[in-house]
Amino acid sequence: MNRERRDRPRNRPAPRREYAGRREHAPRRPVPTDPARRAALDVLHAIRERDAYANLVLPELLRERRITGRDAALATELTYGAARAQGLLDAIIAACLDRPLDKVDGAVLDGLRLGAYQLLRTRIPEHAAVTSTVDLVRADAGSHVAGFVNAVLRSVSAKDEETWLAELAPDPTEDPIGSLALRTAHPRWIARAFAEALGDTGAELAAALRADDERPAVHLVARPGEISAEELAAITGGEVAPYSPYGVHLPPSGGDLADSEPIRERLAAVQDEGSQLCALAALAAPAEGPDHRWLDLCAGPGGKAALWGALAASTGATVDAVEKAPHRARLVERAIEGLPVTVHVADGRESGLPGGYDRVLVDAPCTGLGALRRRPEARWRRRPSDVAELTRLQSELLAAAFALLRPGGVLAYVVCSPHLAETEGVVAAAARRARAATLDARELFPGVPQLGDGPYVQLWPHRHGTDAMFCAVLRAPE
Ligand SMILES: C[S@@+](CC[C@H](N)C(=O)[O-])C[C@H]1O[C@@H](n2cnc3c(N)ncnc32)[C@H](O)[C@@H]1O
Repeated sequence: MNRERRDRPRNRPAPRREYAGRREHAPRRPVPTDPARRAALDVLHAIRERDAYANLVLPELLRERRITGRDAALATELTYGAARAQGLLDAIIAACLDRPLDKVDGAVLDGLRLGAYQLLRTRIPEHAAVTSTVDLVRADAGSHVAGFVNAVLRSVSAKDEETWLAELAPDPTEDPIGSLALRTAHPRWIARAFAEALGDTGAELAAALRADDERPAVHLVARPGEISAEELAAITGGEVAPYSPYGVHLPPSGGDLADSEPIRERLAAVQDEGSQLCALAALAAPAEGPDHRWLDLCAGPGGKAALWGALAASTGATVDAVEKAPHRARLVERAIEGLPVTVHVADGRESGLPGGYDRVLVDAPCTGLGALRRRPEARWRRRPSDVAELTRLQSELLAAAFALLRPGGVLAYVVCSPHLAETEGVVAAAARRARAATLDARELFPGVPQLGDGPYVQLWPHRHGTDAMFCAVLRAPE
């Protein structure tokens, strides 16, 4: 079979020229005047080419190109939507090709994803979605790909998402996890990790995966001693959070918060309500003895260190905050300015700090599977093999934390993940090794419903509206 024939989408006339050719041979056209889609496609390129984070690159690019208002909203919807749904879009695009997806040039594939997203998950008319995408890809990869992109997108648009899913998703009675994974655009291994943590492969798993696809509300924390949650809600037009006494929820379209006055004035910061609750739970467990030396062993970028610092200021306690990455330690420095917190750039496994802490927080590096809704591309970037590497690091940090804790001191282990290996698996083994007692963490989350059987707490977006944070609280032996 010649190359042109192999590349051709099924059920469509052959594109005029072979599509996978490289840019060097492609006559470039001026960039079309479609700033929203241009921005979305450039961010998709950055995600694929240099592992960029959409939530960092997009706002910067919008600022640089002065894209505002409806164009900014469209760029955001298309970028986050296409990045989040990548696996589902790829499955549908692949069904329209007669060769493997990985043979498609990366820049062309980004365009196909952007076009397919518009066709399947927005109300943008078919003609506009296809033509605008073809124009953009032509500008990036050359006019010889235009026919190919046009033909694939016309094939995609022949069916709506539901019809595609009926064709492509596994039978839910035979493979409930695989079926839900495709339907909610999650990699299968992540859907399985959620199922194992929930103990469910039916309605609750579906609810958890769907909640993971929604754009989350922005949560603020009102800095204790500076402003109340009620005052912050009144200033920002948000709502007082249901569980954290310091939390405020803003609607998802909250705009660029860095410029908002309470944040500029350091009265408040962006922090998921689940993170606030875990930081507070770590302080709520009775210390049984002195309670003035606190240690945050994985502090960057400083959200919990700042909350601890503000509370320490009112009790006379002090906080040591350890962070391995120098640039993240600088963020901690900024977050804790004026608070009784000392930042140490060090590896938490060998910090060199003198022991005897009354409380230690291990907010460990993790897969972040609990915050996928805030990082659109993350679910497709993480690999199952990341888990083994991270659980090793988490165990070593926990061992170091126990060594730094005084007898009877309190250790809180927190991760932003529901994956059982990095939650219960790691913490149960560490508690056994240290002969630590496991406290019922549910008692430290007052007023929060649906906390399961304990002793650990696993929060969920679909139950609590927070990230899927995990919290275990342990007491070192006397
Ligand atoms: C989940 S984040 C902590 C979030 C932070 N507690 C907050 O609330 O803002 C984990 C942090 O641990 C840092 N880290 C990774 N390995 C570390 C190590 N060996 N020692 C200390 N910090 C480490 C990472 O750079 C990252 O900033």
